[in-house]
Amino acid sequence: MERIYATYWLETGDDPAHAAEVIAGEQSSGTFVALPTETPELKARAGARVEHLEVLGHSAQPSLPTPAPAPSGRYTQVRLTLSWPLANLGPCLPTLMATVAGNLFELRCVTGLRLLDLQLPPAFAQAYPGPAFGVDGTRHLSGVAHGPLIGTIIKPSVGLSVAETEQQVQLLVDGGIDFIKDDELQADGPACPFDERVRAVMRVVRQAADKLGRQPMVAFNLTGNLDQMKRRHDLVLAEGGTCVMACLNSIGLVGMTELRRHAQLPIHAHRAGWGYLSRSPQLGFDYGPWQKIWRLAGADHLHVNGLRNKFSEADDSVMAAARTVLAPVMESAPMTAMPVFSSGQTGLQAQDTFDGLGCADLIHTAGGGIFGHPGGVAAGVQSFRDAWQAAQEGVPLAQAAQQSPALRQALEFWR
Ligand SMILES: O=C(O)[C@H](O)COP(=O)(O)O
Ligand SMILES: [Mg+2]
Repeated sequence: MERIYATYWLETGDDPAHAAEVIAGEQSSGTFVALPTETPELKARAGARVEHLEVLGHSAQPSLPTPAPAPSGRYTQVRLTLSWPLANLGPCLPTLMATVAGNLFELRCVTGLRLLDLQLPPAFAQAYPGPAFGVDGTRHLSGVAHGPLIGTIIKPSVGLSVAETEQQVQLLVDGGIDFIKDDELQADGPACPFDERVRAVMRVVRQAADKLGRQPMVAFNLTGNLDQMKRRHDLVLAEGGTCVMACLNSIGLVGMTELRRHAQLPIHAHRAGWGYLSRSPQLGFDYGPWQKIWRLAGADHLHVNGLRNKFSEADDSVMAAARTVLAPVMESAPMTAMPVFSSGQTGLQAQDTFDGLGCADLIHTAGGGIFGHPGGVAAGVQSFRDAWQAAQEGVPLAQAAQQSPALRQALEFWR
């Protein structure tokens, strides 16, 4: 029988084996009391199973607030793997969430719980299409055959009118940008309506494509309700656009799945809100299992933060996240997506990003890092590109800067 496997870091003030059984019971056939209808046969068929339990350590304090402190005053941390029969839920992502990441976080016997890994049976890859474009499709549509897509987020994120946005895009394409995205805060506000913005930006982008022989990719943030997203996607497509963007935590799994089924363009997936799912190490998700779910649902590009970012995440965690996006979802279905490095990026992180990932199948976006370059927008793009060229050729930045005034200025400015 096919099964779903989830591995957790668990902390409990209870006997860990008992806590594991309580979690397995609550997340499958059990409840707080034994029921005559939960027969041994039913439990064997539908119950979640404790596959592995390994004690990692102990502490005197609970990680999370608890109304029921351990009488022993001792909390145990374990690595726990549970499994469920696929037959409980079928290959359904929303119910998978309720199963592996549902009520268990708030169980009384749990004082810390984090989902570390998720292994799914092939039925999920048959039920969900995964990314339609991924790395190859994105390279094809953007005309960037090798190296990273040099990208940006239009800044200021909000507050620019349609005409002002259009001017910024003109500067970016004149500077030779590969990829532009709306900020997650910019979707369809009355100050910069989606439809008008798309029409204005695409006028500029189509002209640039005629000149360049390749069309810079623009990810328009179509986040909204289902019918709005579909209609906005169709407008981008009709205008000759090559990408749409959505905020995953805002649209939810159903929004993403339905968008993917409708879409004929790559879906750029922004992870705004990731902090509330992950920032406490004793609660929530690791990025590996989380991104897997969104790739199955159809994300082509996934944000992974950036090295030396403006957020709180450490560099090794950022790199581990990026690697998971390029790793197969499962052996029979790679569903490779493209990691998007973003947040406080300037070009000075190019070398370490390239070395850390071991390839350049990525989108690297700098918002403030391009719009804030002292030489202007085009110089911002140039310095970012030159930093990447140096990284790929193994030339130290300071040496590359001797040939590139824009990079020299960036090095002096961002140091
Ligand atoms: O949406 C994003 O990726 C962020 O707004 C990054 O912006 P920054 O490059 O200015 O930090
Ligand atoms: Mg942003």
